[in-house]
Amino acid sequence: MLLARTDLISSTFEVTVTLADQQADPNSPLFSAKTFEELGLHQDLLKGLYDLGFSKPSKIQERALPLLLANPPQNMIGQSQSGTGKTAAFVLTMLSRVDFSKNKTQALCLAPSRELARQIMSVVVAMGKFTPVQTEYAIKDNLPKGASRITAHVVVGTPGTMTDLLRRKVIDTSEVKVFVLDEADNMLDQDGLGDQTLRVKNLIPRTGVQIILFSATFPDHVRNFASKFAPSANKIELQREELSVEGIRQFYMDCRNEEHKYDILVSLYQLLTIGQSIIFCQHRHTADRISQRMSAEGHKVASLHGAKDAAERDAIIDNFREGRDKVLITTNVIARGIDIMQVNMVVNYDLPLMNERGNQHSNDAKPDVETYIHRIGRTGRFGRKGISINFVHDRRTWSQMEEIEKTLNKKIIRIETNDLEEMEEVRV
Ligand SMILES: Nc1ncnc2c1ncn2[C@@H]1O[C@H](COP(=O)(O)OP(=O)(O)OP(=O)(O)O)[C@@H](O)[C@H]1O
Repeated sequence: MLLARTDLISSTFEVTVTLADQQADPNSPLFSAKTFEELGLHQDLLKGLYDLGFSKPSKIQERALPLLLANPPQNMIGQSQSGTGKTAAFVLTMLSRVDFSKNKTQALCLAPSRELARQIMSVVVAMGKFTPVQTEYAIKDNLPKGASRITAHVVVGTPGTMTDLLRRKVIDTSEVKVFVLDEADNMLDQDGLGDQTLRVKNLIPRTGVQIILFSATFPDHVRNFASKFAPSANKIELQREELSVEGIRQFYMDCRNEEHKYDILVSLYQLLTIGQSIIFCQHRHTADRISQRMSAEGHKVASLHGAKDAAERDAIIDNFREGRDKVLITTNVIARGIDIMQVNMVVNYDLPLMNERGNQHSNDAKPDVETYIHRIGRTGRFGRKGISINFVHDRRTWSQMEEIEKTLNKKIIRIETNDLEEMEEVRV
């Protein structure tokens, strides 16, 4: 069955053709009846978009941009599947709202990880290429020591560092007009970054700031808080059954035990390196341990998690992004937002579970369906194809996977682990 993975190595031509087809299909999240010109964007931003090779908006861009750009500005809570172009929607809004003649910070954007903040910044810079936009990071260890004043138009960062810069008045918020939360459900979750994000909000003006929340998922327990955080927002929502992306085929492998998971991963190595792959573990130490073992056995893999220092994290993700590393073993730290087109396989070495800091070993640990959606969404970006494989190894992990399957109403198909010999013969 996995032989079909060679399908993924499509030529650029095929990708372009299927993308055009999908953008012409009203049922696709990539569909749009309009052009970017019709969405009311400034000429300089249109130039930036065409320079990036964007020819038509996706559904979320077509629906959200007119609402986001209308005056007076209105808040937005926007949901759309992974890899469907939410970033462009909020980046174009920030760039449209900035008055470039003022050297003052006018747009703030928060993301849950430094990797995602850096990626968003690269989109701001690329889409703003034909504007005089000035940008600055609010992420750890990225500011010149002793920096006392930031006046960049757009500041992108993570909530802890942003709070610090706002508290110390390094950023003057008096002209802030737009405040964006990417991965908003995660940013507002009380078990996650909720408190820190609220602190940032309390440090910016109470009125006159357009609040924009985007994510592929908005679980019930954050919806209410999101509506309070962004009052009277325009809402674009998805139904549960619309959440999973068509292009991602989901599989599972029945492993005998924890050790067998490792053996299976090693035997998949060749397959993992046909394109690029991300292997998700629940814990940092698992990511380190399996990457050390695999490296010792002569396989080239990289590992990334939040316990590494900032410079190392940047180097690891940049190496992966540029294709120098093909297999990245990681934790939930990059489950969200990371956009690397060549990633055509995701492995859930451990299934994502709720209660990160709590009882994930207990028998009633619940699967974290939102994180699952985000993890597998690292592949199948903007109409591309991808594969996800879950490792299950006992009754408990089996039933956790079943719950994910039920919640998403999407069949996860079994691959026999003893098909491996056949799979090893896969060649591009
Ligand atoms: N209109 C467009 N035409 C062509 N490519 C596009 C368009 N919009 C976005 N893309 C590309 O699609 C990819 C996915 O976009 P993006 O990262 O914004 O997805 P997302 O919806 O934010 O996903 P996630 O929920 O995983 O964060 C990016 O590589 C982006 O450059």
